[in-house]
Amino acid sequence: MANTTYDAIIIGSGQGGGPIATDLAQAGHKTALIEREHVGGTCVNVGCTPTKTMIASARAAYVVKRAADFGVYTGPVNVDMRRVRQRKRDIVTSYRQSSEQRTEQIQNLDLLRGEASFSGPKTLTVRFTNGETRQLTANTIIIDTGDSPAIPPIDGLDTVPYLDSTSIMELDSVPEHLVVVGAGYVALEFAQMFRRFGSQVTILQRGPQILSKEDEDIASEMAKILQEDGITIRTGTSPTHVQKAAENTIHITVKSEKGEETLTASHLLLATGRRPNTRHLNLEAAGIKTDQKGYVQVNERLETNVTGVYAIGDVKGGPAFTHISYDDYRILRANLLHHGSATTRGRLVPYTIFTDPQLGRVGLSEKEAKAQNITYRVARLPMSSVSRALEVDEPRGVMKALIDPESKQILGCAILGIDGGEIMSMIEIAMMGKLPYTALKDGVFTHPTLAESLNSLFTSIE
Ligand SMILES: Cc1cc2nc3c(=O)[nH]c(=O)nc-3n(C[C@H](O)[C@H](O)[C@H](O)COP(=O)(O)OP(=O)(O)OC[C@H]3O[C@@H](n4cnc5c(N)ncnc54)[C@H](O)[C@@H]3O)c2cc1C
Ligand SMILES: NC(=O)c1ccc[n+]([C@@H]2O[C@H](COP(=O)([O-])OP(=O)(O)OC[C@H]3O[C@@H](n4cnc5c(N)ncnc54)[C@H](O)[C@@H]3O)[C@@H](O)[C@H]2O)c1
Repeated sequence: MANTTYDAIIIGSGQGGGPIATDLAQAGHKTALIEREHVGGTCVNVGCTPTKTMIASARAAYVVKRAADFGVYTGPVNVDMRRVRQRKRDIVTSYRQSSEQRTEQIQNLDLLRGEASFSGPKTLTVRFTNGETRQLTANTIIIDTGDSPAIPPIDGLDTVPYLDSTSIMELDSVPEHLVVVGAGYVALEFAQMFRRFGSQVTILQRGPQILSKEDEDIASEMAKILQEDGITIRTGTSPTHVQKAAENTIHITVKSEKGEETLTASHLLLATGRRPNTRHLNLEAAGIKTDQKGYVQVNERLETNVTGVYAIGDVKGGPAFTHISYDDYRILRANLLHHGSATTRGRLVPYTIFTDPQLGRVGLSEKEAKAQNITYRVARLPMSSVSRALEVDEPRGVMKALIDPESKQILGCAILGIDGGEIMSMIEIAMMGKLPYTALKDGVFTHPTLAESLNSLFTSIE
């Protein structure tokens, strides 16, 4: 088998892998980037880009249906899933191609289309898409292989045509009744999207609340919004058995404290989390340690237990967000190319759930503050008190922020409201600058923007 020696090899062209491969190559290192499927990884191909593109179509349907609320009258609203899907495919293809073209033009960088697995601590075997194999060696190896949908152990699952977050975006018609298992990010974004396209939607959540990691008041406000949109939410409910019934019909037996019953669905979406793409990597051959779930273990410098081997993004256990994988890239760039000592320590992990309204979150939740015995005060403002939200008739949701009473700094926030991700980011900037909340309480912001609501949010503490 041919053997090629590189200075650095990156496995996976995700949100961190592509940029670090580019920077290493541009700094003169002979670099290989190995990708078994599409350049750009999950975010571009089956994650953020396609979902947010389809959410935009769903929002268009919602706004048109609500036109009469604004005194505007239209005819019947029809959703053409083939057109929705084509718009999604076009945007994904254009992002993917520009990423591919950029990568192919970089000097010192070989983009190898195949699947990598370790054959020793610093040696990889690549199986190319045409079946050929090649051995590669490098002193620096970076694992950025991401994760994939996890399939829960439900009896009968192998006999029904279930969907995951990738295959649901390829549907060419609107499901009649979509049953969604799980109530996290993927579940809520798709549940609302398909409700707006016209499906009947039922969410099954085994725990007592949707968004189990969030504060109970925020999760129940989100549940209220989704229920207003016509989505059925069944908490404390788990599917135990599924069975194909007539054509396009799936029987789902569920268990709750009320006992067992059978639901009839046309489509079943499994949105129960993800599992790391480490199964094909043969990490044992390199002695690289993983945790019990198979995620690669790293320290705060993103180093594995094998010197010179790093892991970034979702495959190291996340947090599973594009901007975190990208920040992992910044850490490796600083340490590998600029003699830095960057770490993950103390970094803020913001995120936004792109339901409508969005939930933007950063820093401590009230649940976490209580668990860690941290003293805090709460600022709270219903979106129905925000002029801008009322004027555009989007007054659903609530803003909540936690304050340190000593330093007056902001500890965290949950903004469930129109453009919640953007308002959360404004608060995040204040946290980055260690501003006291009073700077936002008394800051002069344009009227009537959403930003000016920060005056009222932080006044509510006093
Ligand atoms: C439906 C959905 C919506 C999402 N929406 C958002 C969002 O709005 N905002 C957000 O921040 N995050 C979102 N995420 C999460 C985000 O997509 C991921 O956190 C991010 O893409 C992780 O990037 P990564 O660098 O870890 O690797 P990935 O982007 O997962 O890339 C890994 C790459 O490695 C390749 N690979 C795997 N194994 C091998 C191998 N053995 N050899 C060669 N190549 C291999 C894969 O083909 C893949 O291309 C979403 C995820 C999903 C599923
Ligand atoms: N907007 C965003 O940033 C965005 C959007 C989508 C996905 N993501 C990322 O992708 C990751 C995966 O999303 P997700 O929604 O699949 O995972 P998640 O961890 O957010 O939610 C998983 C859900 O499945 C339930 N569940 C788990 N196992 C189950 C089982 N065996 N039976 C029944 N229910 C079960 C959990 O209670 C939970 O409600 C997220 O952690 C997030 O980081 C981010």
